[in-house]
Amino acid sequence: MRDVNEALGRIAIDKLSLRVGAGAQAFEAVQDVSLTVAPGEFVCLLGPSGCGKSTLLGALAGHLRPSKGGITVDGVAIDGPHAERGLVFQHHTLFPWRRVIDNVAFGLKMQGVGRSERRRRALELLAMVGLQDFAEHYPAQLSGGMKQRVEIARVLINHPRVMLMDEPFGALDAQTRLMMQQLLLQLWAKIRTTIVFITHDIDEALFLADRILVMSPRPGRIIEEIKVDFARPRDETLVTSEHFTRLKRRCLQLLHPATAELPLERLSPLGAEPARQLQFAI
Ligand SMILES: Nc1ncnc2c1ncn2[C@@H]1O[C@H](COP(=O)(O)OP(=O)(O)OP(=O)(O)O)[C@@H](O)[C@H]1O
Repeated sequence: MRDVNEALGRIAIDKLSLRVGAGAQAFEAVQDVSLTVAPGEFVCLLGPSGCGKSTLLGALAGHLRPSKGGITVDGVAIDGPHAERGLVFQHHTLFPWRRVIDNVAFGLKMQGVGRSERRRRALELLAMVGLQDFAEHYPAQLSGGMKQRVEIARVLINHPRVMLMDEPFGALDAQTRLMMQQLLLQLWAKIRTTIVFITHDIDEALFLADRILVMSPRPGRIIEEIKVDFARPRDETLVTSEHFTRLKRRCLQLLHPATAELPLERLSPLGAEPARQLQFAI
């Protein structure tokens, strides 16, 4: 496990623009974005559908080259995908024909690590995500939340400097989602890798992040940075605090001005129905 004092995983994005599409259909999906993320920081990207969040994450992953500007991690320009920047998506990408333990150990296999060592390390990671008893199962035998736990273990086994998460809990039911958020915070408290996490869900962003970067509609730019200074460790009672409601109202003002004037009780705790409806409205 990485020494917490090592301070790796600093992201610097400088005047970044990203074009997508081909030929006459090409357009700027992300425009003139500059930001830095400190080593070990947890940042959420929040923005309306189609504003370029996944495109920006794709550039951080190294799947997409900048049309202007650049991105560095620890001072080195990104020039393609690398295991040091691990990706977790909404839908799992596990190999259905491999057992859970072999899915988690796959990255190590590619690096030439021997079988017993990679099984030992995979089991260690599976224990961290609470799945040590499912090592010999196949992905199809797991629930959605369990598959996402395997995904996270599969990324963490590479000791990434940065973990890039694109709505990883978006397909889960509310209860499982809350459990996964809590698990992610526990893991992050141990490993302190830098996390860039995309979500549509304001409550989720406020619960998880040190800082929320709010994006404008297409072309995506950063329109505001919101510092989320709740003490850690956090638990679900946080969402009932006045400070939480204040920050939530600010996010709503930025993302969905029409809802920002609603009475405070409509901006209610995580999981409450009106709040959920507001989240879907973004
Ligand atoms: N390869 C591509 N070719 C053409 N258009 C693309 C491509 N990738 C993304 N786009 C377009 O770029 C814009 C930004 O897409 P992106 O997926 O980054 O948005 P997003 O903010 O992640 O959206 P959502 O929250 O709905 O997932 C959208 O209009 C999308 O249709």
